[in-house]
Amino acid sequence: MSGNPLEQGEGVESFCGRIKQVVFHNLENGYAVMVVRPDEAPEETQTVVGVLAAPAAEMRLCFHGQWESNAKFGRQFKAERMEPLGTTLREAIVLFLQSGSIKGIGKTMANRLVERFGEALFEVMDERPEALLEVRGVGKANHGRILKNWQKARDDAQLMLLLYQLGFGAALTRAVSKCLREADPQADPLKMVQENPYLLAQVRGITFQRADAAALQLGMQRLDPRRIEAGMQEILIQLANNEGHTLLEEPRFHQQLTVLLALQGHQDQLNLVPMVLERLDLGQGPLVRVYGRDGSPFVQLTRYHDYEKQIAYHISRLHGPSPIETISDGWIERVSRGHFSLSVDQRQALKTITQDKVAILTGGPGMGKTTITRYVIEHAVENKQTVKLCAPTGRAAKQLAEATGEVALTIHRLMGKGSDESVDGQRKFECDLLVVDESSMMDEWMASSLLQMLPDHCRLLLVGDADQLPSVAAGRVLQDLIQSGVVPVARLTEVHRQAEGSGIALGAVEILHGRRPQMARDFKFVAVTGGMEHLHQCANRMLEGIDKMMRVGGIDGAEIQVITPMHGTEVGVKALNERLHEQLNPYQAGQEVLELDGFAYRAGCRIMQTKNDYDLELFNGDQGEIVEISKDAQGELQVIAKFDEAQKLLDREQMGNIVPCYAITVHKSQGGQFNYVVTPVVTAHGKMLYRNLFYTCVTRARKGVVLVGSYEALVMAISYKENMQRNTGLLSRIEERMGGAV
Ligand SMILES: Nc1ncnc2c1ncn2[C@@H]1O[C@H](COP(=O)(O)OP(=O)(O)OP(=O)(O)O)[C@@H](O)[C@H]1O
Repeated sequence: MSGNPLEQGEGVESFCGRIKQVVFHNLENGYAVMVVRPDEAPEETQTVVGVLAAPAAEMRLCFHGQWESNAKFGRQFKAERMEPLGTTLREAIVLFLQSGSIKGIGKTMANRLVERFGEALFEVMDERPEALLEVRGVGKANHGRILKNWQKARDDAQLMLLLYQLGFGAALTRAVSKCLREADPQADPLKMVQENPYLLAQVRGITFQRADAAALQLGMQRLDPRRIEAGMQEILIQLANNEGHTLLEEPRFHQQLTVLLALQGHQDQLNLVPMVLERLDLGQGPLVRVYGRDGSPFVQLTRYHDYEKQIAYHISRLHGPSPIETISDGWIERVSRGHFSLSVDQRQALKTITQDKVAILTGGPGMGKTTITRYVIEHAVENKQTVKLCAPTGRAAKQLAEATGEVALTIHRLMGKGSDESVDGQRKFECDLLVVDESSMMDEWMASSLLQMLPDHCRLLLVGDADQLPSVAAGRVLQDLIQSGVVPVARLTEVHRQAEGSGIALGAVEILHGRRPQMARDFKFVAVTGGMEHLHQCANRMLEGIDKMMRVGGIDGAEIQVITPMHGTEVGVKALNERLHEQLNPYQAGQEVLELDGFAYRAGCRIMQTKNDYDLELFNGDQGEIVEISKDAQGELQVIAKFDEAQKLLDREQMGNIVPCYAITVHKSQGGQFNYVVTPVVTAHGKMLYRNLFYTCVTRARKGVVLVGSYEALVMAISYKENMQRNTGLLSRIEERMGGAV
């Protein structure tokens, strides 16, 4: 291609095309590398680079700049400016009809109708419908049907035309319509988009950048306060999703907004941000301005502010002297008779956590959290109290039930909810003590929803390991509550699993202190050397090791969990799942195979649910195994899978929430326990080698840990103490409510 210039002059060339892929986008400075299909030659692709505003796949743009030859990357277009382009109304009508929106009108008919009536087509269908009969292919038989189907489709037509004009494809156009109608069945979705194009970003598959481009196409000014506010929201959403912070210092907005909204050079933007922030003081809308303990201003999404206020309020409402007698030495002596005697810190813990209605029990693996929880339950039951047990994930709840012999539910299930929407504040649990295990995984939404369901008289015991990774979603509730000092915290420090010869628990303590763990019968390190070949060798040694554990050690493959910090690399989740699938569950002739996201599922495959599905009663993190893949009456593949003892029938769509789980990430392993954990420790995992992540990984194992990799990487994983601090407003909210110890 010669550059497909639409216009040329003064050294500036221009061409238009659709972004196929955004290869790289630096959020700090806006530099982007994109693969673009030029309009003139859509079968070709060209690389476009430059500091550009908000690029996103599927966007159609006009690029202005120069072609250049890069020594390393070859010929590419260096764009100095780009403008989003839409589709004409006429083209949009064709796209609308061609997508099958009006049943009875196919592709050929669509072209004929638009050729004949152009942009006036819909007006003709409404006002002179008989005119359609002039078009070849429309006869008496199908005329009535077309008009009837038009009546059904017309509600959405204007919205869809607008979206097509903005350059969206058929699938996204339908998704927008569905999403907006669900959000507000009474409202007109066309008006919603026109008034606030940033609503588009709520639709899965549409990024903020794409919605922003649509807003600009619809005529929104770059410095429109609505755009500034939407940009601020986006920054906070990304901050919460990617880093777990629930607020951001005001001065940092200026720099981040300038990049996100491509406001470089717009001097006025410096005045606009304070102007938008001033409005926030009214406390209305999706953003609020809050102040830190030293008076410094922060901006926060209103929903996190609400969660934090709620948590602070409920902690202050619930906490106070326990209504039942504090556990005494005498009681401990009596109940522990015949069992091992509790250590000094365990006895103290029992007293501490029964003195207040709200208390925290924390400690590392094998230090006795479950043991102490069992004592607390027994004490409550003796005092005729009703006890409920729960945990943030299905796996953690199951383990709690097994360890205590009591019923334990996920927090979602306990709240009796089918969705992540806010809870009806009127409903309360009927119980006198609620125990939440693995509470380090509890995020702010979960905590605020749960706490508001506790009746005033109810006691709350949060059990968890504060050194584990914090919750996946934003916040650090357990750590904040511990730091606040407003509720008693019992901290266990002594490993007791040692009595049973556990090198895992001891190793975990060493890791937390930044020391290299002692290798033991159940804590092994397999050193792999080998330069460039290192990752490949490492993967091989992991697979050989697993094979040996099964053949020689007689361990069932299902007891072994590979945990790795990353998705990519030869020792990442993706590659290891493929190799383990081949090794542990090889293809057998004649087996049905379901290909999804490049993975060939077949009977015997280990799988994991990645979302809560209340209809199927499957929860994020539940692991199972495919029993059979077969065809249903329509010839569609369906999967029968076993999760614990329950069999579930999953269709292709439901399989979209399933991933193979021979290997999982450390984040996905949180709250789970596995008999054996095999994990790679390689320098290639770079910034994922940090202490709390490594600690979380190792402490998932009950019976054995096998680390495979290099000493250098092991030292990195232990030495590097990643800053786990997340910025939240919870401490300030607690201080406002309860003052004192914060
Ligand atoms: N004081 C003690 N003396 C002897 N053994 C103990 C003592 N306390 C706990 N144990 C034993 O140590 C093991 C670990 O205890 P427990 O399961 O309560 O710890 P945990 O903190 O819940 O561990 P994890 O977080 O790994 O589940 C158990 O087998 C338990 O019976």
